[in-house]
Amino acid sequence: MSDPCFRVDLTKEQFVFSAAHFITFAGDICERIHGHNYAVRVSVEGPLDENRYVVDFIALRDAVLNETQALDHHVLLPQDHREILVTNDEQETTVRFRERRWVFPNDDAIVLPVVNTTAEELARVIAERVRNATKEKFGDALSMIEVAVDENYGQWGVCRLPW
Ligand SMILES: Nc1nc2c(c(=O)[nH]1)N=C([C@H](O)[C@H](O)COP(=O)(O)OP(=O)(O)OP(=O)(O)O)CN2
Repeated sequence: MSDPCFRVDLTKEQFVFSAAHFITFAGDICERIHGHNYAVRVSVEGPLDENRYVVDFIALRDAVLNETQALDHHVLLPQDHREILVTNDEQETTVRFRERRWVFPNDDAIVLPVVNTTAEELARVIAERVRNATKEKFGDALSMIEVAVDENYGQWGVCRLPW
């Protein structure tokens, strides 16, 4: 008989962030800048520890909140897009897509290590950051972390990473 498999899932009311973004799709269509009230959920899988936890809900909750609060009320920009080009000087972040140009105060913009700021890519960034922030505390026994990001009431992008 195989061992039981355990997971914790967190879907908290506080796991939300409001942010602006735009993506490209179908090759060369670039959206207008717009906002979403993103929602996040997280799952972690692994064996039970001495408390009979996979991980402590509270520790995982706080790690996710750190990431969602950091993104809240910002413009999210891609670092690795071939045509959305992001540069900055001491004060401003300038974004160019062909003939279009947007300029933001540096404090309002967050440049993320993504090709396109899709829900899937945001889920990956949050999953990587939560995993990095909790790895020492949670140890090596876990098997995976999964983060899901909802862009618009039921449109979830999901990323599962090995622990
Ligand atoms: N798999 C994915 N598909 C799409 C994503 C994504 O991240 N992953 N993103 C988009 C766009 O960002 C689009 O802006 C989604 O926003 P939404 O408001 O849902 O799109 P609509 O303009 O159709 O929404 P309304 O309900 O009409 O306001 C597209 N696809």
